[in-house]
Amino acid sequence: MKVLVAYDTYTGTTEKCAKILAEKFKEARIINLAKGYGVVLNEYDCVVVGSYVHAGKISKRVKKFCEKNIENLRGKKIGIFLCMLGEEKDFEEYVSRNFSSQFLDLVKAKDYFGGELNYERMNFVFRFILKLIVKNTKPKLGVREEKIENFAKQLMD
Ligand SMILES: Cc1cc2nc3c(=O)[nH]c(=O)nc-3n(C[C@H](O)[C@H](O)[C@H](O)COP(=O)(O)O)c2cc1C
Repeated sequence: MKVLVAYDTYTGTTEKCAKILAEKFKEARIINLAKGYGVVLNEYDCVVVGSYVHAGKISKRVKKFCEKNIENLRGKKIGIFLCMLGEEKDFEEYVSRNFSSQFLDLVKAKDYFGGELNYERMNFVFRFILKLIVKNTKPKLGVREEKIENFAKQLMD
């Protein structure tokens, strides 16, 4: 099975997860949507999109990629993963808020892989906001490797 993992990252966590995920498959290509993509989707049996979440919203590039390619994605195994600090309930809300129901109908696997706080890669405002949020909500930090493993298995079935 040929797999494409298309992602967008702000501080590097989504990229890290895209790489861990891609390693689970024999034939996988990774593309960073911020760097443009000259990619022929017909070549792939499975397409996974990965994004960070900022204030409840996924990356605009990921959103655009899903909307623009919806017709070419039909008939393929589709996966969505998000890197975020929230948990299951937030994840379900972000998914329904950010992806169209037509796109969600195509999805075989979806999950969140956890989130990190790479303050050194954030601008001053984001760093300030995130420190406040973390102080108040004390989220569980870190990439959930077991979720990535399960996600890959679902797509291989
Ligand atoms: C400005 C900003 C806003 C964020 N908003 C949310 C949010 O609404 N919900 C959430 O679960 N995580 C939120 N996060 C956490 C990120 O999604 C998390 O740190 C993720 O790992 C970032 O992925 P990246 O390193 O690929 O950018 C936010 C992070 C930043 C910097």
